[in-house]
Amino acid sequence: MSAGLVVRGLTVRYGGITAVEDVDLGVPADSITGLIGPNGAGKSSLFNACAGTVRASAGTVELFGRDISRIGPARRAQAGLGRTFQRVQLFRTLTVRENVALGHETAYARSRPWSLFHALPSERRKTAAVTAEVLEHCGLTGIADKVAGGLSTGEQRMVELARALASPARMLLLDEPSSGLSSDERGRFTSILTEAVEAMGRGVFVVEHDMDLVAAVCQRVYVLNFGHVIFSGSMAEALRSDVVRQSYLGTTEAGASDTELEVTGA
Ligand SMILES: Nc1ncnc2c1ncn2[C@@H]1O[C@H](COP(=O)(O)OP(=O)(O)OP(=O)(O)O)[C@@H](O)[C@H]1O
Repeated sequence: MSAGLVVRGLTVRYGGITAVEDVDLGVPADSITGLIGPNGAGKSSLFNACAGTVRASAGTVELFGRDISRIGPARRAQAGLGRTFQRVQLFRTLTVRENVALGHETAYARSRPWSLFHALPSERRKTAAVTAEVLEHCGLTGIADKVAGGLSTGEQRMVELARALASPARMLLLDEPSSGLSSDERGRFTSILTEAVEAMGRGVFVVEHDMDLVAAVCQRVYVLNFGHVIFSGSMAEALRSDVVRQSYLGTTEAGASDTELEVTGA
């Protein structure tokens, strides 16, 4: 396992509220890692502190061995950190292909911002090739020329994933990527996420409330509660952990149904 994202002693405070306290964790560069926990546990605050959109009160964030703690969100993105948001944020009047291509064009825009308007022929060819590859991996080739604003939520979520995969970011933070999807769409999203990440070689850190999805895609999970990491290990171990069950359910009894932590077929 090579280290992708490494967080040490991370603390996030909003005035008198401590949202994240002294968190240590590591996300491998080539697999999918989950971040789960009850509402208000500090997951978004941790993500935002990694991305640089929230200032950490203490601690460090390293990306592929480089300390990125003191640089802003744009430079963290340039260093290879991508992210998606809880709410889908696509360019609604652009087509699926154009949205995904924009993800790749950021690679050139870093050093030549005007390349978005006057790309070199070699850049245009590369963008078209990467876009076509990602559209194929994400099962979007058939709707590539549709306008994003007219798509279903499930299709829009997939386009957002495709745009992130087309970007040069080697580490992706996905914030509740399956939110708003039907159960059929979640199943499809799960297999596409796993296959695309495997084929394209990215590190992924995902916040997700759907435990079936987490169990299916994540090699490892971190469980956050009241700003602290209370567990790290496989999802199967998390399901058996008394401390995890207690934080979600207020009970150590295994086998309770209708809970957020229940995994179908587990
Ligand atoms: N901008 C803010 N100002 C003040 N308090 C905040 C702010 N953002 C989050 N908090 C508080 O920090 C704590 C952690 O919130 P955070 O949103 O990080 O948790 P979360 O695990 O992402 O929750 P959810 O699953 O509901 O999205 C909560 O007590 C929340 O009320």
